[in-house]
Amino acid sequence: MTSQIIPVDPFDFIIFGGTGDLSERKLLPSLYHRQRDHQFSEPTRIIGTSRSKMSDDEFRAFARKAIEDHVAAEYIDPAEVDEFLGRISYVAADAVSGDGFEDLKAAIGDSTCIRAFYLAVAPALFGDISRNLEAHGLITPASRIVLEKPLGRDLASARELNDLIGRNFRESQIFRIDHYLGKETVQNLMALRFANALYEPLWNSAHVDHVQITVAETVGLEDRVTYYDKAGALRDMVQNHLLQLLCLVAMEAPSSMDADAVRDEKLKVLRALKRINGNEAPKHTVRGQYRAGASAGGPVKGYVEELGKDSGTETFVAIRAEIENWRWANVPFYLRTGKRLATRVSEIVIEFKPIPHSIFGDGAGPIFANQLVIRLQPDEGVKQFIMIKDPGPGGMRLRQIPLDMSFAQSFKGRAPDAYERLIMDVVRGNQTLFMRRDEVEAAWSWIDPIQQAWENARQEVQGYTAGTWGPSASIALIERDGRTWHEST
Ligand SMILES: NC(=O)C1=CN([C@@H]2O[C@H](COP(=O)(O)OP(=O)(O)OC[C@H]3O[C@@H](n4cnc5c(N)ncnc54)[C@H](OP(=O)(O)O)[C@@H]3O)[C@@H](O)[C@H]2O)C=CC1
Ligand SMILES: O=C1O[C@H](COP(=O)(O)O)[C@@H](O)[C@H](O)[C@H]1O
Repeated sequence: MTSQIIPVDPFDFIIFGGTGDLSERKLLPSLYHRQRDHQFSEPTRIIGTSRSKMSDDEFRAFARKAIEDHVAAEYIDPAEVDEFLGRISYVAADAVSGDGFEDLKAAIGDSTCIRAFYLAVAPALFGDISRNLEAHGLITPASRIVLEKPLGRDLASARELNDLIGRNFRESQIFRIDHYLGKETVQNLMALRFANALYEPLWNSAHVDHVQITVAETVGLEDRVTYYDKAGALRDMVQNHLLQLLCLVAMEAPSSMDADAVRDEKLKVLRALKRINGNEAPKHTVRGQYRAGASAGGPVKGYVEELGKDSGTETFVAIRAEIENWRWANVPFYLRTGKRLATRVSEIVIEFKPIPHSIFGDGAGPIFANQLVIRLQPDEGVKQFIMIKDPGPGGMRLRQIPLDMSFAQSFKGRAPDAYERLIMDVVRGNQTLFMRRDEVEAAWSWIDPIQQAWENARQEVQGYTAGTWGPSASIALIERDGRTWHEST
């Protein structure tokens, strides 16, 4: 699926948390793919750092294993792997005490090339790292800092985090990752809306009945027990990924793809989201938690059993959201996300209004409203559901069919991981697919009242069996409005 590869300027990529899970599963494999596609210019270097004492060769062995474990065999080219490993070195440094930062400085030397500090560590360390980078004179005008989620657990903590980083880095140097924005189909949403004249005239409350955004996972807790149980699905998925998707669907056309032009429009959407307060939360939101069931073909434990202790944390959320502006007045946006659901699928469904009058008699069968389904994963693509005449001599019978554009079928080749695109954008200094401070804070301003309403009213999590579509209350949430969730297949 890769298009023409344009090399980026030489850069130093410093991974804090270089020995961690994110580095192993995503960052090192993504950087390898960019090497393999010859996107690097010389001299590009990758420096891993964490507290563990390790030699360069030991970290190279870690990186080699990361590639072997997380890159498909057909893309492992021994010569490219060796060249990639040749770029890698390691420095032990403690983010809190600052020990080792002088060694890091020595390793980077007086290079003036682009310098990207990637913080793949717990957010509690962001402030310390930023402070130590400044104290040891490591921040140059060509430096950028990349922040991984979670960016706070509420508005107050997000502000605190942003203030800490803002002491040492300008906003134009800060790259807040939301990896959903790096997904191909998410960017395609912008292409679909703004590179086609077809949809935009219909993209409003006069023609759209409602919007559904589903991010369903089949995985459970995985290894992120401590983080997840403190976060829950609302903070983990809705505050960032689902709201970013909602913004891309709902925003006005930006004047250009310039980072601030796009982010200004997303911000307006976030600020126009109708607050869901304590009284409304039980009607407009659903919290769920999976119980034992079956997923991905086998029996699985419930959340509490997986966790090993009692917990009221939600692993499923459904929300009926509204955007209070002219374009979207009275058009509900139904959001849902959860772990251990029936299938892994992320998709956006735009359901258009039904036809105003049918010229066909009862014998023609039901006429379904047109739906545009944008599938983010798996099987990325776009389907436009329309009504046609059922072929054959059986008279005027109508039937719904999809006009189907599967990206895998249309574009051969490997689909790059979101991190590949995002890392290259960091190097290019392009912030279009990264969240600005005010966006993150506006998202928390909408999430906080929901979280508080849940806590104050003790809105219990409703159990759902693993391998299903969540609690029955989620179905009721949309059916109360006379609508149904799109059946993902
Ligand atoms: N893993 C994932 O898929 C995702 C992770 N994230 C986020 O990325 C961040 C990292 O996650 P993950 O890789 O899973 O975490 P891990 O626990 O696997 O890795 C943490 C890393 O931080 C290092 N570290 C810990 N304390 C210090 C310190 N005081 N100074 C320097 N380095 C330190 C650790 O090495 P050492 O102990 O040797 O110092 C290790 O390399 C988290 O904020 C997480 O929420 C976001 C999205 C997905
Ligand atoms: O950010 C996160 O995303 C993943 C889901 O990402 P995907 O690219 O696999 O759809 C989710 O599992 C995790 O809990 C969350 O922190």
